[in-house]
Amino acid sequence: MGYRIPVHMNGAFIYEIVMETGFDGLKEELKKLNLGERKVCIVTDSNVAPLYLEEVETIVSSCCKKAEHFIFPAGEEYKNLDTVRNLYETLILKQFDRHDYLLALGGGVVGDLCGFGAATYLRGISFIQVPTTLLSQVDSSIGGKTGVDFDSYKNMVGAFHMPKLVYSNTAALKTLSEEQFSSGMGEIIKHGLIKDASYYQWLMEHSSEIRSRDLAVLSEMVLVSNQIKRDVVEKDPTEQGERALLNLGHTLGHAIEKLSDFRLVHGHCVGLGCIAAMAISINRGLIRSEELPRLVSVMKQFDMPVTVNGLSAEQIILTTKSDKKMDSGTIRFILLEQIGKAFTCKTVTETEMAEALHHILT
Ligand SMILES: NC(=O)c1ccc[n+]([C@@H]2O[C@H](COP(=O)([O-])OP(=O)(O)OC[C@H]3O[C@@H](n4cnc5c(N)ncnc54)[C@H](O)[C@@H]3O)[C@@H](O)[C@H]2O)c1
Ligand SMILES: O=C(O)C(=O)C[C@@H](O)[C@H](O)[C@H](O)COP(=O)(O)O
Ligand SMILES: [Zn+2]
Repeated sequence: MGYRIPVHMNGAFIYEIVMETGFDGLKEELKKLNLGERKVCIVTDSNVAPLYLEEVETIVSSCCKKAEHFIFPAGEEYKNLDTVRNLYETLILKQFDRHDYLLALGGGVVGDLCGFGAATYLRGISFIQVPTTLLSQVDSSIGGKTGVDFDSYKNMVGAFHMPKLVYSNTAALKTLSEEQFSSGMGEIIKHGLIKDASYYQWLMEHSSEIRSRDLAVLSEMVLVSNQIKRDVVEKDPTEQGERALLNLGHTLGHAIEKLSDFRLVHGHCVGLGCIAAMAISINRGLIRSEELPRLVSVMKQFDMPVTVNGLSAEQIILTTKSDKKMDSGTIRFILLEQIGKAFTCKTVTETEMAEALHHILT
């Protein structure tokens, strides 16, 4: 059930995405990086540490000069510069130099923060992604977008910094909460909507195996999502065009995430944003109106929220305007021209957004 996917950029091999059911294979992969003279600091959070740190640290210690760890409190509210500062302090205290490595063990919060620490400490050191949530295995560990939130604005400070290896252990998904598992489905549904209608259909047809976390079906799903994301980031590593399509659902989704004070998880906000983006696409006559109830039904199959209460359309639109999806005063939106085909649009009006938001606001 394992697989490996190489990632190339500008024609050169950059790193491999390796997927296994267990951490055993990590040792072989680390050996290939020749870490014998290097220190490695495992960056993880307070929920993942008790579950997997000991096992991973034992493996890492056997492949490098010295393994250290940095644990921060779990949660999006800790994906910020204060935590990065604490990480820098640890690295300085442990005398990490330019040749040493960081290893992100955890979900997208850990991966984004650790990657940003690696991108900036000593002007850039190497890092490895060991994603442990569904969302991070299918999306955030791939492509080198790293960063942290600033004043609760999502990913306001960041850098593109590619990992040296992505190692996903799908067996780690067994310990994930239902809420976090269904959050990952938000990005997965997004992958189908922007790039692959047959994958979108496949998700609906395999919802019961996916929900019961059947390892063979999960592996297949992680593989397809990895290939979709890999293909996009290979073509456009620094988001000059095509990569922006991965932002479907994020324009309004990020605003909803911020306004909920991060009580709503990222993937669920992306799902809500996808409903709104689809509603705009339908209103513009781009796709058939039956697609909206179909999307709502897929999201419900995966226990995702399809409405949100306590927020107003005005608040969400205002927050979107202070987010970074602005381009010379215009909001950058991703719309669908058909299922499996997305495009960037800079002409979506506030009236269109407000109308679309009525589908999800209660
Ligand atoms: N860089 C990118 O390309 C990219 C892409 C998508 C999302 N993101 C970012 O990723 C973040 C969301 O990531 P996430 O959904 O992984 O959230 P997360 O990192 O907060 O993890 C979710 C929760 O699950 C816990 N957890 C992690 N692995 C576990 C496991 N195996 N078993 C039990 N509990 C586990 C964590 O401690 C946390 O409490 C957001 O900040 C989002 O902006 C980045
Ligand atoms: O990899 C990308 O590119 C993405 O946009 C993936 C998104 O799922 C992810 O949430 C990303 O962090 C959003 O980036 P942002 O630049 O819109 O903050
Ligand atoms: Zn996302």
